[in-house]
Amino acid sequence: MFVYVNGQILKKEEARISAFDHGYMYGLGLFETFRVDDGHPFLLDDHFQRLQEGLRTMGISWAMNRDEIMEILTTLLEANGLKSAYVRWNVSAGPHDVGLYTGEYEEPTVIVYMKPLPSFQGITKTAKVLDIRRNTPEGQVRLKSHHYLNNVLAKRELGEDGTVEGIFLTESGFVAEGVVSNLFWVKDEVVYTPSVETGILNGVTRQFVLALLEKEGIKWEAGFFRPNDLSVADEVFITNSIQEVIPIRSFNETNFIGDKPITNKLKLAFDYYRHCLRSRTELKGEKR
Ligand SMILES: C=C(O[C@@H]1C=C(C(=O)O)C=C[C@H]1N)C(=O)O
Ligand SMILES: Cc1ncc(COP(=O)(O)O)c(C=O)c1O
Repeated sequence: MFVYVNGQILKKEEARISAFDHGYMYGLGLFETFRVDDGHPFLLDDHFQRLQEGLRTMGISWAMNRDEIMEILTTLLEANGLKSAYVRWNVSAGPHDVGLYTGEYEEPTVIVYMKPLPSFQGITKTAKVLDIRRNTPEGQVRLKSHHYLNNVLAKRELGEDGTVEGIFLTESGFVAEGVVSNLFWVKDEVVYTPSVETGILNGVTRQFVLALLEKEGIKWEAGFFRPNDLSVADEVFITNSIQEVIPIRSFNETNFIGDKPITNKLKLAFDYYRHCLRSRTELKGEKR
């Protein structure tokens, strides 16, 4: 497997970063995980917009245009003999002296990881509420940062089984998000999802789903909800950039055995758009 590190394509065994990288020393790093299907990186502009906003919060200067990004992706796909891939694009603060630094980081470390993209065709999962609670974001909003211990502890609580997703509650007992996903459910043809004010990551897929619902004229509501609201749902699904829309067949003790018209409609929309869209705003101009 090959990785991109600051302008070079290297065998994974040869990839190195500085021991003084503040991404390592102080957690000052961000990443985006997205899929490439037959060479097309889905919602690339949305991912890089979120990345740029987060980098500004962290005081890390980094800019790359779409052509440069595409060139790296194309070269790395070719090096790895892949047409479709699971991509992790990582930008960290880069090396600096020991001690907290308040200036702008000007020499970030950029690493692009790639691995084969699994198929999620026909996959459903179960979901259960975790004992561990969602921590609060470190700043104003939750960043997709190197600060992932809360998720790792949640994953350890769940164990290896990849067919079950753990659902975090906030300290006050409101439904928040999955270990690596956002959460949605449907009741009486209205789609519900926890508000970003619960402290969740505002997933690129979550935002795309909300844009699709708008386009289809399906009502949705984001807010503060309790686990019991999910127990009476007609459909439940989780989302992330790799797995996209995954139907949930049971939540705690409740099985969802009925039809899943809205989940299915969304899955079909992903099948349709995954090879073409660069951003959710492009959706507005699209005809289906
Ligand atoms: C935590 C990561 O990113 C999330 C993980 C997945 C996945 O493994 O399915 C999908 C989307 C990401 N938001 C990661 O390590 O890549
Ligand atoms: C905690 C958490 N919530 C939500 C998501 C989904 O985000 P996205 O749709 O941007 O992949 C992820 C993916 O990493 C995550 O880790």
